[in-house]
Amino acid sequence: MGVVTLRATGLTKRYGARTAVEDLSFTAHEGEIVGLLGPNGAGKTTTIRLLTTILTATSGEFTVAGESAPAEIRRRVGVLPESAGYPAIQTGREYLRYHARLFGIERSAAGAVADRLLAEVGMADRGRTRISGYSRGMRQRLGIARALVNEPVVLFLDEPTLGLDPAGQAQVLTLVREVAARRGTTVVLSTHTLHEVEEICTSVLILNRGKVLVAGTPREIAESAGVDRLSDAFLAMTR
Ligand SMILES: Nc1ncnc2c1ncn2[C@@H]1O[C@H](COP(=O)(O)OP(=O)(O)OP(=O)(O)O)[C@@H](O)[C@H]1O
Repeated sequence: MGVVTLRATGLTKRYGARTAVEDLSFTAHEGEIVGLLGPNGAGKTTTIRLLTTILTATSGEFTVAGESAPAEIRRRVGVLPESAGYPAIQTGREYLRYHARLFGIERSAAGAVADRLLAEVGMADRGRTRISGYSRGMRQRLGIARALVNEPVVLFLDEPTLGLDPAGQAQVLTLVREVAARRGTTVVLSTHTLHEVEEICTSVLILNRGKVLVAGTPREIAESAGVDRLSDAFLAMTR
């Protein structure tokens, strides 16, 4: 199935008596798109924060590209957080150049990196206009471009299509699929939207109250629940 990029074992996060994520174990490979699916409070955001080293696990461990040290992991992941903020007065290109510089890319090369990323996310023609004029969908695509600045092995997207209109959703999903296919990046995305999981995810973890209820391909999950569609399986499991 290709190279293992992410491996989590028994990952647990507790806040006092509350367990946000409990005993999470899974493996992801190059080019895979893993969907984290679950109702509010299931632990999706906490999982992403753990795997991007923003939070420290109470117990358990994980590796990204075989690395377990947080500084090494940070170099190898990209993340689009749930509600990313943008400097309104910058242009998309300035924003990406700045982040390229933060990752140690030379001043002379940072502009070319920004241009390449803008083209990759379908915004080559808008890079020199201010972010304040961007639609929500464009901001999300800019955020994905920013998350790709360090050529991550694993890209985490927290509800990337939340609040987008159907055209914006389709653009983001197409982009995610292209990033995984073209770059071989592993994508881990959280969502409430079942149809987008069915559409683009190669594997799914259904979480509820911090625990993995079931994991597999969308088809496997539906078949094991004896239903035709993942959405029916999900509703039956989390009801
Ligand atoms: N800093 C915190 N302190 C205490 N409890 C927390 C904290 N962060 C998260 N939790 C709890 O952990 C659980 C999981 O939260 P999390 O935000 O990971 O869920 P989620 O699946 O991302 O939900 P949503 O779909 O609403 O974004 C929830 O019960 C939440 O209240």
